[in-house]
Amino acid sequence: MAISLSNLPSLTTLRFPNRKPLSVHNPKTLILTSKTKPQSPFSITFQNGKRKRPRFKIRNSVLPEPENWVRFGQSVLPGGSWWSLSEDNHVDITAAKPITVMVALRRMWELIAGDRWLVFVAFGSLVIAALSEISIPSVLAASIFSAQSGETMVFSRSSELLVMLCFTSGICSGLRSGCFGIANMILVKRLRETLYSSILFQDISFFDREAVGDLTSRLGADCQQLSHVIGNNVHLILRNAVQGTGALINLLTLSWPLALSALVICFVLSTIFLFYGPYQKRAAKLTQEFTAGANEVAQETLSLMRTVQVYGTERKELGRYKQWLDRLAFINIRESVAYGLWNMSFNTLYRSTQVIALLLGGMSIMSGHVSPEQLTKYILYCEWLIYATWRLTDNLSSLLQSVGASEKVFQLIDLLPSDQFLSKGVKLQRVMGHIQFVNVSFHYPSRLTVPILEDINVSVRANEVVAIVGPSGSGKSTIVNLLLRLYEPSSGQIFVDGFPLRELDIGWLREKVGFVGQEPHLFHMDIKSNIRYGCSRHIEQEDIEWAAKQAYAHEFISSLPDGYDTLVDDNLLSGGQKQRIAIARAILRDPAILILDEATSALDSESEHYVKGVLHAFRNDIKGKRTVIVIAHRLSTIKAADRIMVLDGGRVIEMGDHTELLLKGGLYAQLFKVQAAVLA
Ligand SMILES: Nc1ncnc2c1ncn2[C@@H]1O[C@H](COP(=O)(O)OP(=O)(O)OP(=O)(O)O)[C@@H](O)[C@H]1O
Repeated sequence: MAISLSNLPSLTTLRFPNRKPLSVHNPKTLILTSKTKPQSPFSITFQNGKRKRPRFKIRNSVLPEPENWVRFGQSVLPGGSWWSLSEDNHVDITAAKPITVMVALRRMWELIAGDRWLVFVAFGSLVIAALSEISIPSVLAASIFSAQSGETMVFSRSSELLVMLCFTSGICSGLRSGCFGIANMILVKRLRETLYSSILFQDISFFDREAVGDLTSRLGADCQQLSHVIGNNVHLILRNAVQGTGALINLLTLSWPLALSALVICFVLSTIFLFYGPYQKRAAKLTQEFTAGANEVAQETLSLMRTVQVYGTERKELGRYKQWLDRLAFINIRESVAYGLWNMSFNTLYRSTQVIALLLGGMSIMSGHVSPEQLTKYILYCEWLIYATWRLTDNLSSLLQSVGASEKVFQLIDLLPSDQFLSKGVKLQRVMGHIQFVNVSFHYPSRLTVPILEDINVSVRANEVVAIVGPSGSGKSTIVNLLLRLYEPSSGQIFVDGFPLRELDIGWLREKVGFVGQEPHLFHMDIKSNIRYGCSRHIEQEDIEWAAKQAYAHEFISSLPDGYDTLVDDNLLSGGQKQRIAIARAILRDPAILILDEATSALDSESEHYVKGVLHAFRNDIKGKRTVIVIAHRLSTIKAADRIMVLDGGRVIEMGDHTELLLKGGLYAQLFKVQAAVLA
């Protein structure tokens, strides 16, 4: 949004609180974009050095100042700068591959595959209803003129035909709308299903690139926009095409010179549409992008509401959201004005047809070439033809908008699923839990030039408890990400029980792994479903309670009003409680490899003691021995680990048990000393 400051004297500088002064060259009017929007109070320094509070009003209007009307008038002429959709709108709308209307329609046709009969029934009814409707004016005029001339037989036959046409068009219209409506619903449902499944089966790096708000916008608003294609656009285009053709044939049989005059007007209307259509398509794409941008900001802000309130950034967030709304308004205003102009052209042309018909028709009647009945029919069919042309172009423009919105949706649908989900890997009889990293180096796909892990050579024996420690950002979680195969190493290989990780069936392997992440999130479902989440075997209530007891979560869950049936979401429980539920979830899977990523960081020292107990139990459970990898900042938690791996700058710099590493006096010893001093 641009705001204008009017009637400024010869000012030189504007000063804003907490901002750099802004020099101004135009002393009369200043247009500030939203980025430089002043917040009251601010002052102006005049050329003579005096400072003053401004006496001018801050306008928040899209209309120009009266003195700028001439310039504004020039800019709104065809091809003028006002119509440009690119001002301050730095969005790459060419990212999605453009697709043609035919391609979009073919893709949608494929999506409603099994239910095409509905569309055929709808088309059949459409044609019958349209033909019935287009026959009505002719029969209507015949009835009126037969009544006037006293031809009773013709009148009664015409009236019967009229009644029949009314019923046929009524019934078929109902059938047409119902079938198109259902086909529409099926299309949107399949579109959303297909899009959602395509998104869900992407690599994790895809989610590093794409914003959540953007993706939900594709699933919501864009799919809804596409829903208009079959239910409205195609259906109305066909209906109006049939009616328009019927009207034209009738006009040509009545009088071809009169029909020709109507055709010229239709041609002019279509030519205007040639300019208006693509403009609207581009505007629709920008609207789609900006809506997604606004969604993204709102989603981010609302999900981080605690941070926003604590840091008092509500106004800043509102400003961020408003920037997108301003951009949307910028486009929508132009779109609405263009639509108004388009409507104005139609109405003017439509009225001129009536005038032309009356002039030409009147002269033809006077010269005896045309009867009054023919002229009446002509005027009625002319109206049909022009209206059909207008609605046809209107629906075509709406179809173009929908096709514009479909580009990004189909681009996402066309993404191939990640290799992990495509290839059927090896399933071993049993996972022993022997893990090897051989010469593994890694950088994240989004930061190709920043090496995160370099030349990692580590071997974790089956049933061993290995702790990973190191300064923040040293790559501890990244090692776990690679082991879970969320990312592939840039070079080197990872082996599980001697098999390359790449060759194992990843779904099967992940079933054998229990993972508790740094910030465990709970789903908006009851506690027992949260604990059971992702467990493929049959689970009884006792199993859930057993797992919760092992994770020291049973007590607090039982104290909740509905116990295990309590509906939770991310905000209801403390960080420690959420982690204990996540640990219970991991334990319930009976994993061969258990990975705890800073699982104790959010727990109080009492719970930490319990978790150490869990780790201890895992180590000593002879029947159910498993490999445990723990990342912990509290070194006290991992003192008892079999081995401790110390990472620094993406390299393993030390390896050994607690005592060995203390004796070595390296980074681990330093970290331990610092922590001991802090806790003392
Ligand atoms: N998805 C990602 N895309 C790009 N870079 C990432 C991504 N995740 C982590 N990084 C970067 O990789 C480096 C290592 O991160 P990692 O989370 O593995 O460190 P860490 O040792 O676990 O840190 P902490 O102890 O703070 O959790 C950091 O510089 C981080 O910025």
